[in-house]
Amino acid sequence: MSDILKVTGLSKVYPGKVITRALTDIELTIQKGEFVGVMGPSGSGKTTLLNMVSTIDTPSSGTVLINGSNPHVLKKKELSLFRRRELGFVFQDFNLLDTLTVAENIVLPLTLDKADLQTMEAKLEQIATRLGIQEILNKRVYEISGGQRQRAAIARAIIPEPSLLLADEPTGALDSASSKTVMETMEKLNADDGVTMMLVTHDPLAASYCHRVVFIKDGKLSGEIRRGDSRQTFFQKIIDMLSYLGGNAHELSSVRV
Ligand SMILES: Nc1ncnc2c1ncn2[C@@H]1O[C@H](COP(=O)(O)OP(=O)(O)OP(=O)(O)O)[C@@H](O)[C@H]1O
Repeated sequence: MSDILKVTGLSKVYPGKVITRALTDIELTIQKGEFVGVMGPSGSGKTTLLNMVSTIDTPSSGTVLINGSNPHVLKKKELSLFRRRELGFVFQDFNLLDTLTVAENIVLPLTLDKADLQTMEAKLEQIATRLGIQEILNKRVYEISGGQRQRAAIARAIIPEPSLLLADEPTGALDSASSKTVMETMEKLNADDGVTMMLVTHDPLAASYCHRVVFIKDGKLSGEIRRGDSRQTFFQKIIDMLSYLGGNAHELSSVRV
């Protein structure tokens, strides 16, 4: 199997009056077709890791390889092209454009690549069917629910067929029913279409849809657990691991089965 993400000896130090060592010597490999969760207490370094992988920020030392290439050595223009080709992003607050329709939002990345209309329409239809959002394609973003917005955002993220889909708290703004639909959608995309995914979350329910979850504490990897046959058992193991690692009680307050 090929490595889609290979993080080696990754460290990040934020300079300043007080120097913060946010990540120390992280090793993480995600293979093609894997669905990997990243969890850890508040301030443990999850966002920092995501920012290094998504190329928003640069490592202090160590390397990040995405599909065999190191994006951190690219110039600005090459980097934005690399990001568009290799990475898909899903955020907590959807980042859709309110004044556009769902369909217009989804095809936006293809218009940037100047795809022809026929290709765009074919891809749009295919993806909307996969995500169960055909009925709402002509609605404006403000007319649809949070769960539908997140599925539209996922559609927009995967329409250019990126090597790696990065999801940052995708269920953070959703109620439990919508969270479940969104996670089932991600699980299906991974299982049926082989979309490789990295999910950063506080939500044990969301994480229980992953193949494995890695845990960060104080900027260091501090364990990994794998899902077996039962998502329910995995969910419980995730909760046990989080309480073992510590953190604030409020972080577990959203626990739901
Ligand atoms: N731009 C920055 N400058 C200085 N320190 C930072 C910066 N960003 C993050 N940090 C520090 O680095 C550490 C890791 O922060 P990070 O945001 O990666 O944690 P996190 O696990 O994502 O937390 P949360 O779950 O609360 O989002 C923290 O101590 C934080 O205060």
